[in-house]
Order: sequence, then structure tokens, then C-alpha cells
Amino acid sequence: MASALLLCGKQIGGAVGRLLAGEGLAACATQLRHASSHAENTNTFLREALNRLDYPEKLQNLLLTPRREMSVELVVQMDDGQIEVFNAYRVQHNNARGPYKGGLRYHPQVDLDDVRRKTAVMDIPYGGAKGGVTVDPRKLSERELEKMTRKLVVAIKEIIGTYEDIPAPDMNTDAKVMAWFFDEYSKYKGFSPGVVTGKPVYLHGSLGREAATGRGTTFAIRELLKALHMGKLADQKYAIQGFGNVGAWAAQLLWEAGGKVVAVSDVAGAVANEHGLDIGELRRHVAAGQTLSSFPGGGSLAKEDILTFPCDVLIPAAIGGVIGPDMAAKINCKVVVEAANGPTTPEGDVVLRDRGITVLPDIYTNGGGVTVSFFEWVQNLQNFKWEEEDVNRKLDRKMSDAFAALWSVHREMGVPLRTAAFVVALQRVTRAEVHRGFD
Ligand SMILES: NC(=O)C1=CN([C@@H]2O[C@H](COP(=O)(O)OP(=O)(O)OC[C@H]3O[C@@H](n4cnc5c(N)ncnc54)[C@H](OP(=O)(O)O)[C@@H]3O)[C@@H](O)[C@H]2O)C=CC1
Ligand SMILES: O=C(O)CCC(=O)C(=O)O
Repeated sequence: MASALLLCGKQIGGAVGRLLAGEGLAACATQLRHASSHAENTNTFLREALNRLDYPEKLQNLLLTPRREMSVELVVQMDDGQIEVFNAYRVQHNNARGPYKGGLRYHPQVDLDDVRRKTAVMDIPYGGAKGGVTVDPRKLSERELEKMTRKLVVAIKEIIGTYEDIPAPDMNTDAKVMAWFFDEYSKYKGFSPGVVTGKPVYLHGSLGREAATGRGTTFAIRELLKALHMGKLADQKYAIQGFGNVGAWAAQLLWEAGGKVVAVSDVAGAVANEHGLDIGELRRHVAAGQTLSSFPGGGSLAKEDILTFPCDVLIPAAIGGVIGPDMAAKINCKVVVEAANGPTTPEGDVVLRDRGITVLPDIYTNGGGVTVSFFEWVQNLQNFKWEEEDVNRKLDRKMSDAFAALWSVHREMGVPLRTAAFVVALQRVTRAEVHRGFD
């Protein structure tokens, strides 16, 4: 509880009045509820898998509890001279299989989601971590964002490192943020390209990382369709919530594969075309600074309607907690493919199961990002750049192998794919824990 409270941002200067007026406290309470409910949701899913494995209670507790949580305050002088204080955190879950690894999120409602199990599902040699700053980056200038990022590095530099904990992009953080991160860290610790992944390609980044989470999602869907005898990518209609890094790349690749992307949304609006949107044109439209809903190749849609839009494959690719029981009852698709972290609540999950809607869980579906991050890190250690086809081919192999592992547990144990993914991951983490020993 105490550490979650530290997530709430305090502001000095212009914002102090709002804070005193209670607006800030209300926002803090919302963040706290959001953070704790997301962590609880993850643990609910995890317990379901643990129930299937006959592990002693002490080992279960070890697997459920993060190893380290760090909360820091970042004091930043804004362009107008005011001082603002942002709360930031890094949570490190389990490093039995290798250094901690995971995204860094800039969002007003940061949440403590968990990639420990994801790295194990993908069978890459990392443990999990997650971090973020409680901030709405759209309210900061680029200079302020850079200053805040550099302050973050200084504040957490002792618990991160090439062989310690390797952050990466997540919501509202991108290659530019990772470049600042790498540069600031290298000032203190010497040249360290492997301290973050998702860097620009010209600055020790990997070809293929930017598209990797969307590409991995596409490979994941292909495998699922095959297993369910639902045909090919080209045979399906897709609706996608979120048109950022993950959503836009998934849309692009599904469209290139011949699929019909019938609706997409972002935080401001949505656009739909039941015959399929031209995603190439849509991306150009958005890149030119236009809104999704003003796209002439489709009709405007209320963004709330994206999740209930009729389709074969629904892809939440934005924020967590969007599919609760009420939404799950209204969803109009055959499968839900969780490209976002934590889009379905445990209650929503039960409703989807009862309705016979297959859910491909986040810890597998969006594992393409961390997988190509791993490839980037390996290239940094080798000081060598791989060809993009090589990266994509290796990613395909990892996604296919991981799917085969979770599908076989799903069939053998008769459990949903989410439980199967946690079982696979828990078995791998536990094996590493036990073989390393506890002394
Ligand atoms: N980037 C990566 O490699 C990975 C990302 N993920 C997960 O994927 C998800 C998306 O991440 P990413 O694409 O990187 O993030 P981005 O910040 O690039 O994009 C997020 C998208 O979601 C939209 N969005 C934000 N809030 C809402 C909302 N309330 N309703 C509808 N849409 C909303 C944004 O709209 P707008 O642009 O208008 O703000 C934007 O289109 C997150 O859950 C993240 O944790 C998981 C693994 C790896
Ligand atoms: O690339 C990474 O290391 C992690 C990406 C991420 O944020 C995630 O997998 O949730």
C-alpha cells in the first residue's frame, strides 16, 4: 500500500492550487485504485495457474512478490520557470532467469503490470520489471520531457544496468526517450548501449524493434487461427483499440496480409469501414496530423463502440482494464487478442469464457516487443547489427514456439490459454529458482 501511494504525483507551482482544491487527491485515489486493481488482476490470473501446479506455499509467495520496488521523485524546472515534481517508480519482479527487463511508461495512470511471466513465456533469459512516471507527456514540451527522462536516469541508475535491469519503450515512450536514457546513463557509467532497448536504429537500436510488438501480435494471431481451424489472416475482420506503436503496426501488417481492418480507435475517436480500411492511407492521414475520425476512407465511430464493433478478431492495443464483465457481455467477435497489457479483468475473462470467446493472453500476444528487445541487447553485446529479415525470422520462430508450448498445456491440462501461458512461465521461472538454490 505504502509503495503504491508513492505513485501519486505531487506538483508545485501552478498545480498546487488544484492539489489543495482536492483535484490532485482525487486523481491520486484514481491512480491508486487503478494500480492496485491491475496488480490484483495479474495475481488473480497467476493464482489460477498456481492452483494447477502443486507448489509449496512458500514458493508460491516467492513467485507472487516483487523482489524490489523503487519510488523516486523527479524535480524538474519547467520552461516557464515553475518547479514540478513527478513521481516515478521501477518494480523488479524476479531475476532467476536473467537481468530484469521491461517497459517504461509515461502516463497519468501508471500501473504495475508484470512482464516477469512474459519473458518466461517467450523463453528469453530475463526476469521481469516495469516502471513509469506519473505524467501526461502531452502536457510537457520536448525539452521538459527530456529533462524529466534524464532526472529519472540519475534517480534510478544504481538499480538498472546492462546486466541488472534493462528498460524499454511502453506507452508514450519511444526511441527518442530511450536515446536520452542511454546517453544520460553512459555519462555516469561509461558507454552502455545495452542499458535500454528500443533505441533508434542509428543509435544501437535493432532493425525491426519498432514494429516488433505489432508483428509478434500478427504471428500470434496466425498461430491461433491455425490451431482453431479458422483459416488465414486474410480471411478475418479485425477491430483494433489503440493506434499507437502496437495498434498501428498490427493494423498495417494484418492489412498487408490481406486481412480486413474494419475499425480502429485512439484516445480521441474511431473510424470504421465494414469493407476494410486502407491502413496505408490511414497511417499517412494520421502522420499528417489529422484525426482518425476525419479519415475520408471510413465513417466516424464513437471510440466507446470500438470494442463492440462486429469483427472476427478484436485486438485491444491501448490501455488496461477495458474489458470488464459488462463489456465482455457485449463484445461481438470470435477471439480477443490482447496486444495491450491487462485489457481484460478477471471478471471480464469469466464472461468471455462463458460465451465461448477465445482469449489470446497479453503475456504471450505482445511478447514480440520484449523478444526483439532481447535481440537488440544481444546485438549491443556483440557490437553487430543483424539484418531485418533475420530479426523478423527469429521473432517468428519465438512466437511460433511459444504458441506451441502454451497450446500443448491448454490441451493437456484442459485450461484456458491464459492459464496455460502462466503455467508455462511459472514452470520455467520455478525451474530456474530451484536450480539456482535459495542460499
Ligand atoms: N510498445 C511496445 O513494444 C509494447 C507495448 N505493450 C502494450 O501495448 C499497449 C499499447 O502500447 P503502445 O502502442 O506502445 O503505446 P502508444 O503510446 O504508442 O499508443 C497507445 C495508443 O492507445 C491509445 N489510447 C490511449 N488511451 C486510450 C483510451 N483510453 N482509449 C482508447 N485508446 C487509447 C492512444 O491514443 P492517442 O495516440 O490518441 O493518445 C494510442 O493510439 C500498452 O498496453 C502497452 O503496455 C506491450 C508490450 C510491448
Ligand atoms: O521491450 C521490452 O523489454 C518490454 C516491452 C514491454 O513494455 C512489455 O513487454 O510489456
